[in-house]
Amino acid sequence: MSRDAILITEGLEKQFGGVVAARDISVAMYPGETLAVIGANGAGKTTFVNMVTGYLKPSAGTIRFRGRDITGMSPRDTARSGIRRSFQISQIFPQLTTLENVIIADIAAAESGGALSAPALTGERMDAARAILARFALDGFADSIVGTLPQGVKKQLDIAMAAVGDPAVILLDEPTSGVSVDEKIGMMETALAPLKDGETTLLFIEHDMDIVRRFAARTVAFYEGTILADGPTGEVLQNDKVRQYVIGGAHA
Ligand SMILES: Nc1ncnc2c1ncn2[C@@H]1O[C@H](COP(=O)(O)OP(=O)(O)OP(=O)(O)O)[C@@H](O)[C@H]1O
Repeated sequence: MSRDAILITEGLEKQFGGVVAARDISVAMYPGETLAVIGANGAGKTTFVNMVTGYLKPSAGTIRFRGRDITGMSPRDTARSGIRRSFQISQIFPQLTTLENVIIADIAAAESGGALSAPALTGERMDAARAILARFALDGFADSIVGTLPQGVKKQLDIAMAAVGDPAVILLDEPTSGVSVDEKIGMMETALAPLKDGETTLLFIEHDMDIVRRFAARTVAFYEGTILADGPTGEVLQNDKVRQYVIGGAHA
């Protein structure tokens, strides 16, 4: 790709005691592209996302975002600089409404951020939160208590919350986990559509190869903490080693 990469990892490594969870992870991500990360359980996918988003400090290697070295930056500063994420287990507040959850995400993402005080709940912020819900086709659920919603809608909300503030890079950790096979494609279509029309770089970890084929132009395959293949999705999924070590072990 001729354009400059927006996020580059070089030689990332993470050790937990004697366990090497990630080794020599070098990936360049480009503005506007959608990548899937695949790999069997324990392959190092979440460890990679945790390092990129500041939740884990790499044992070695560097992370550069927009040309700047952000290795070891805190999760909070990483998020504010424009790299946001979702988690395998939703970080939403089930007892609050959809609108309230988006407002909290907006406050957390704000530059000056943090203060959950009355002045934070401005009309402007309410309008922005409503606009996000509309953009992600969640406006019909604005006043619903999140805990009562179907899993597919909760995961859609997760993605909408990661997109608050228009970050440059969004990393989604298993956005379809727990969503029924029938709902998955529709959920992903609805949730990703608003992100496809801009410069947002989207990376998602996924075990379902149908979802990978359908939504990711490029795929990075992890195996035992290393990158086994990185390229156009069709090619990676046909790669002999990927078929043997990754897809064979995936619960697709
Ligand atoms: N905090 C930790 N302490 C010790 N070992 C860890 C820790 N986090 C991850 N690991 C180990 O690192 C390896 C990679 O784990 P990771 O969670 O990144 O895998 P994954 O590919 O995301 O798996 P899954 O598909 O099950 O989510 C595993 O062997 C795991 O047990």
